[in-house]
Amino acid sequence: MPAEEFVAGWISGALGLVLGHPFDTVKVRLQTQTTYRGIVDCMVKTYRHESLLGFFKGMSFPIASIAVVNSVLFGVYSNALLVLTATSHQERRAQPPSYTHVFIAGCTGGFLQAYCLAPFDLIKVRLQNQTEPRAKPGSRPPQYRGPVHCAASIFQAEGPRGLFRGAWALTLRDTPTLGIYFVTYEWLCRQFTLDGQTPSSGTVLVAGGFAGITSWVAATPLDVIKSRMQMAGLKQRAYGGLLDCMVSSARQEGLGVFFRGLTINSARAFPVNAVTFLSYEHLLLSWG
Ligand SMILES: CN(C)C(=N)NCCC[C@H](N)C(=O)O
Repeated sequence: MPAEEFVAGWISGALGLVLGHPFDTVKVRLQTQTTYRGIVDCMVKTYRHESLLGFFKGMSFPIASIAVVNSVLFGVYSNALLVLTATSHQERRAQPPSYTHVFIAGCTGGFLQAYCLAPFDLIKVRLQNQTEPRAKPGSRPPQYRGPVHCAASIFQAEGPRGLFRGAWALTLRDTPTLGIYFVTYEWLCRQFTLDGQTPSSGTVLVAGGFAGITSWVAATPLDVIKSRMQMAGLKQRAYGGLLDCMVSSARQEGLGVFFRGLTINSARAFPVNAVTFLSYEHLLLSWG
């Protein structure tokens, strides 16, 4: 099993993550809190109340976890294609896989990464939703002191299953949308590249960016539900399950609720995934 794809997936994911985290914080807050009037209002309030650091809350854990999550996604995707088409990453330019194979491999990668991502994503969302400024003497301290304290508190209160709150919604979000992600990337690369040639850096940037946008547009409705289920039991009401969360969110806030964070998700997706794919392709090319 070629291991380079796992390492390239890790490094490229970390680069994309740092670039996209401030957008991600704004998105999570818009999806789970009703105090903001929109993206700009959320950014201004976060900056005023918490300074620039507020945008980077909850980032240390994803940076550590991206090693597992992105390497599983890219590693499983590439190795699934190897099983389905008997071609390595280098051979796939001369013998491109069918879109059906790309979709199946993407869904497989998405399904497996969702389970690795679930506890890390839960902790990220809980920390991003703590709007208290850094602890000042006399002020009420935030509920979680950091990622380890957050994980330990959830574990103590709810046991190991608590760390997988929202995992179902995450799996449903990521399985098909990661198929869409890789199909869009492959399709765009092939449109702008001569047969058998390696796509240029510009093509990889644009294809990666649009793959990110397309997949996140498709993922946003379940992303909203996932974030709400992860926050349930804390500030908001507890939901009876995924369906209950969908129905009660739509009843209380209208169908528009499923598109909360769509603009910021798309704005974030382009640079994050352009950089992720560019570094992934370059690393694999340089390792031959
Ligand atoms: C729609 N979904 C879930 C995805 N496209 N997931 C792939 C993740 C890529 C990158 N780390 C990101 O956060 O955009």
